Amino acid sequence: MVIEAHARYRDHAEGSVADDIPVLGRADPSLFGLVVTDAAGGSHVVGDADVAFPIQSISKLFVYALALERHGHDRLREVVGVNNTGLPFNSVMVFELNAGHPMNPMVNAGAIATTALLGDGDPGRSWEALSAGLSLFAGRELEVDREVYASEAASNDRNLALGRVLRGYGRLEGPSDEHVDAYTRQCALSVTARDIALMGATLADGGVNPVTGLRVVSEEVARDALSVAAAAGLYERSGEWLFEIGLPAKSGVAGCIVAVAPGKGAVGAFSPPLDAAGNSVRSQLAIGFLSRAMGLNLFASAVNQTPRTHPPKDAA
Ligand SMILES: NC(=O)CC[C@H](N)C(=O)O
Repeated sequence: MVIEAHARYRDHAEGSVADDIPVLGRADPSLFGLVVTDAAGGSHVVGDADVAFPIQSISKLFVYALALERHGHDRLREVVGVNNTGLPFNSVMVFELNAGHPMNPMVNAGAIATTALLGDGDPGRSWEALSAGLSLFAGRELEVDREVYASEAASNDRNLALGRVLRGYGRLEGPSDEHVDAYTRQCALSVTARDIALMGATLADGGVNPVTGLRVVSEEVARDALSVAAAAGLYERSGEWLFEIGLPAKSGVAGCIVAVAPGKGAVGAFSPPLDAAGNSVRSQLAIGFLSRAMGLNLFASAVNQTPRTHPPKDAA
């Protein structure tokens, strides 16, 4: 089934590679890796599953889980929120439309606040906690892609502005530029589709990495992090995603999407060409196919895991 999902969309040519971070613009648009890892740690792997790319926004989901674990949901809800913004991931408007609230941890504004909270306002501590924590999710020590970090750090005005606005609204303690720097490093952690599938499978497994056997976050935290991913993981397209695919997921601008089927497992899909919202086109199609073929839609009963009578043009 995973082989079929890959074969179906391998030649799909829609979308374009990210260009807002200069080094990402050089990615090979033909790359396509697909990994399904179950909640017991077994994997099915097809295509470019071991090609390294920066984790980018997918980190937001896992850093949020770590922050929930540390501070509890009340604090995170108050500072960061759980509602969709309906706006692009890097929107600055989010604050003005919501009385200074970043709304959720899956967009840049809320993610920067979440990273800062994780280290109690000390960016060095945030970095230590998040690099160690994300490595536990992945079951191996993750490292920063220095070229990606340098490229993003040199073109980071928007995120630096978001950090300043957060601080202006009292939602960030400590030095905002350094918090943004920790967030930028977080986005430059280098991963593969295989890593991402295992990170997702750890949330599917209630917070225990099914390969290492180590608990990374509590079961309650895994559940809460997935709820917010369902609401906002694909930015302003989250509603359409949930409607078609029915799984919590998080995308990153390097072209990866992780989708999690609680209790069952996760898909890590990677292919650089993106739609207008910054979500990998092939990854969305392949996960949609797998969700239908494997009966993963959370809202469907066993008998109605079938496509709509009028499926979207790419649905199986
Ligand atoms: N959507 C993304 O993956 C964006 C992440 C990117 N590092 C940014 O902050 O803009």
